[in-house]
Amino acid sequence: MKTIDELLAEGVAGKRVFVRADLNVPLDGTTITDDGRIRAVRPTVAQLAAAGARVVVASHLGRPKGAPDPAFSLAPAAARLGELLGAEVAFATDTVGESARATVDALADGQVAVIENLRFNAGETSKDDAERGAFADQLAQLADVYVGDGFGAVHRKHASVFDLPARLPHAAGGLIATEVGVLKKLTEDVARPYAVVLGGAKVSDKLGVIDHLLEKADRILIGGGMAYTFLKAKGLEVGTSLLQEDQVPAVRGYLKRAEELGVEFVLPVDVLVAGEFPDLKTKAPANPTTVAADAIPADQEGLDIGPETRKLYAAKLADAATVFWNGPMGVFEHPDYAEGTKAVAQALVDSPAFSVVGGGDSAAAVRILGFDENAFGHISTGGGASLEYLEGKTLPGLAALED
Ligand SMILES: Nc1ncnc2c1ncn2[C@@H]1O[C@H](COP(=O)(O)OP(=O)(O)OP(=O)(O)O)[C@@H](O)[C@H]1O
Ligand SMILES: O=C(O)[C@H](O)COP(=O)(O)O
Repeated sequence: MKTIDELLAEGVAGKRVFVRADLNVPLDGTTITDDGRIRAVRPTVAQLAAAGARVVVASHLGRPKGAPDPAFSLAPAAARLGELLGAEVAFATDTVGESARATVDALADGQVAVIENLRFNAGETSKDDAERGAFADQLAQLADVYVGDGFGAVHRKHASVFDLPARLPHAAGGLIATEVGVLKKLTEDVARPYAVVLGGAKVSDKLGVIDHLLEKADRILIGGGMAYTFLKAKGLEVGTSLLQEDQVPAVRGYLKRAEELGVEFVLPVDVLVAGEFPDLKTKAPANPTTVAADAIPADQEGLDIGPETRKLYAAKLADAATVFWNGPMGVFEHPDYAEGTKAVAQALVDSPAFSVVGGGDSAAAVRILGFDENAFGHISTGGGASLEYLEGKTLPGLAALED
């Protein structure tokens, strides 16, 4: 993989450099609630601009359906990048259309533009190679060189991540280099006991990784939306909680193999439930009740781990030597459901373990809940990406940078 330093040494002045970033930040309307991912890619953009490149920054945000949707505009992220760079950042209101072409054409050496959400074009995420390729061809017209630095999206075989680097001279940005450096250590010689904590909402994306982690980890703690598929697999009822019904048999298999391998699976013993999902905008009191994990009422949804589980998880993390954590323990965006996530973060701060927190939302949760980033070994910008890296999978966005 060519490094950014090697690219800079070759010279980028006057060249249009396409930086595939991951600016998929949490938003409350148009307000960014955590800018960690923008701060993480800022040095790459700044380095390229300082070297006289005409920098074209691109990213996805959320999961729009292949067409423009103002709720997923990258405009707030572009504005924040400008603030962080202390420079004006132009914004193109489309991705490969007239606005993008005009905005990129108008860039002077050392200037930066952000183009609109890549996922406003169906070609970005298409499973059809030709459709993705056609979109990558259009993106390639905006640039002379490609820098991959969107670590959070390297597990996606998407046009801007996988197909575009094949069409342009390419290099890896500093963020990708740092992320891969830290995660590589977790795949080599890990200090034991090695505990993995999994939660969050992208359950179907992340269940598969457990298969691989069973071979590596000594202890796996499950929380967040992920927990209910496990509780169901244990024969418990989970009410209206997030459930990946089709994965229940696979999860039963994980539990069985864990037993055979002597890997400890730790599941919630109590949860906070409510009749409805909380209002994250008004943050109106949700008045949840605490119930035992085997007594979730049929009309209630589990939205955080309960107080006994918090204590149990803290104890299970206290003597770990390495911890990898992905996915919040509950709907931490609402104060009534933040205690589980806080308890795990606090346990990591208190423990001498080398801790890696992976995931856009997990990293955001740690910062939003007021923890000092430096109290953790590493805060990764990738959730699914870091999990798939640990799984040993070939990640399309890294493979594409290699040749
Ligand atoms: N019990 C639950 N029910 C529903 N949603 C939940 C539950 N627990 C946590 N969540 C939600 O999970 C979301 C984060 O999940 P996600 O899997 O995206 O995390 P991440 O890995 O940190 O991020 P990413 O994969 O996007 O980098 C949060 O918005 C949180 O509200
Ligand atoms: O938040 C993430 O994990 C990355 O930005 C990738 O987003 P995705 O899961 O929607 O592809």
